Amino acid sequence: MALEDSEPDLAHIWHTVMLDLADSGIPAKERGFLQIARLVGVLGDTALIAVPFDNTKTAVESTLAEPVRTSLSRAVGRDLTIAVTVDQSLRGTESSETAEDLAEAQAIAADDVPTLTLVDSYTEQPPAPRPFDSAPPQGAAQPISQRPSTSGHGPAMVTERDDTRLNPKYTFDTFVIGAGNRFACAAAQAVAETPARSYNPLFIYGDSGLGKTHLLHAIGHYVRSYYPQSRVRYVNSEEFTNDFINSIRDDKASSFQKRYRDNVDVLLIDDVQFLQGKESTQEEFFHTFNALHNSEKQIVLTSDQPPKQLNGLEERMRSRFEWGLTTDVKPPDLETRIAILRKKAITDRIEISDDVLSLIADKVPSNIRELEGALIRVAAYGSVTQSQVDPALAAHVLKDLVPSASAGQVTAPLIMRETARYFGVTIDELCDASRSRTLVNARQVAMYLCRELTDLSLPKIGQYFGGRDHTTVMHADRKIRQLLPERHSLYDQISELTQIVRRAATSGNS
Ligand SMILES: Nc1ncnc2c1ncn2[C@@H]1O[C@H](COP(=O)(O)OP(=O)(O)OP(=O)(O)O)[C@@H](O)[C@H]1O
Repeated sequence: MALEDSEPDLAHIWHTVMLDLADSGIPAKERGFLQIARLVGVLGDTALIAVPFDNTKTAVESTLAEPVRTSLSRAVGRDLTIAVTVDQSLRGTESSETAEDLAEAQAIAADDVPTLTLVDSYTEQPPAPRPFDSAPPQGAAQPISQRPSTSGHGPAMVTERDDTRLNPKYTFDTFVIGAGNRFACAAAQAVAETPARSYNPLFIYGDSGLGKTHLLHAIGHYVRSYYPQSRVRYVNSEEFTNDFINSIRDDKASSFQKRYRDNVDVLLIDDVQFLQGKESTQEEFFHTFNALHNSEKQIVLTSDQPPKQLNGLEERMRSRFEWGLTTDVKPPDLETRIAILRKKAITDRIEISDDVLSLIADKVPSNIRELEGALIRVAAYGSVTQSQVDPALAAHVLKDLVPSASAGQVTAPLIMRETARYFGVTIDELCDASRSRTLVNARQVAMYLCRELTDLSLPKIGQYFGGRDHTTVMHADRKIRQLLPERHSLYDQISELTQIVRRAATSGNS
């Protein structure tokens, strides 16, 4: 399925539905429910409708389902199924009187349905038993947004079993929803609530740094919290490839298959674009995919491009990726960027004024990883110089970090070369196993800069540094981020090196 979500069109379609239903004999109160709903998008044969309250959802899914579906199908010009999600941000839009009525109604509404379910008027058959039927969600009576945090401060399951290597910070609670990711987030929540029942596979694509990995981890945390028996595996496709190659080398094909087929209920696989051109890994992945899908295990994939454009993948793979739901994440608008920065500042206890947040959001237009990096740099500057950062100072700090339109491409080899030169070590030493203090520092700084100034994935950066594991790169990145606000000398090194690297890239000296 493809996403078609041009916003004005959606509003227009919904308006047409309202007009259509005005004479349909639906009682005014129930039509009122629809007035406060919004059409979020139409994906293939599914229309996603957002409503502010659970009782509205129940109404749209029951008595209103058929008239809405029929009218929407007419407006869009093809037969649709509808899916309904609760979006609390819509609550502010109705009159307080209506909101009160609805809130009261909500309080008494029997509410044990998942937040987002498919309403398919053609499906009369009861669903077949699935791996998740034996472990009903413990908190399924509440919508995701009202359930206990799954951030690691919430249910113990999240931190107890860390074999999935999920980042505790990447949860639905910490994910800021905006126009560019609303649909993807709703789909991710639907999958998390009812794995293997809503969309299988779910395929999320978009440019680097727009939250795809965050959503994958959020699904993982959520499933682990609410289906404690389930086995969740998160893997980057480069790790999958390495694992596969190692399993052949070590003659351990059966343990590989156990890990990815038999012992998995939810497979979260990041950056599938890296499977392109790798024929035998693709073959193995194809069988993994089929085995999981056939046994009704949930698969979620991310990529930098939609399935159709993954030319280095076999056609049978690409078409399977489209079996479920395909949705994209788009760059956030200015308001969403500010909201993301504000949330991050609160989470990390960074004191920073709103006008500085606005300036950062203005200077970093798309990549959210860069946006966070910019916030960290500015906050670190304020901390090491013990000064109150104002917008002018923030603009100065960001001068070299944020590339100008004419800036050249920064690559990992360029960063490694300049970092090695700066610290008086060799590139070979950056890649080998030696652990002298200077080398460890230089290596971690170089890895941090690769993460900050390029779009390279963690495994790819690890490969540049002598085939190190992606967790080593993650550790280096976190460590430098953590030390930046504390160590003046480190802050200066990073700032100087950023300038050097940017200049070398711009002068074509890479
Ligand atoms: N909507 C959001 N709300 C809060 N934080 C976000 C949001 N989107 C992205 N981020 C943060 O931005 C950073 C980059 O996101 P993430 O790694 O998920 O991007 P990605 O799309 O997977 O990128 P890549 O394709 O390079 O792997 C992460 O720290 C993530 O937490």
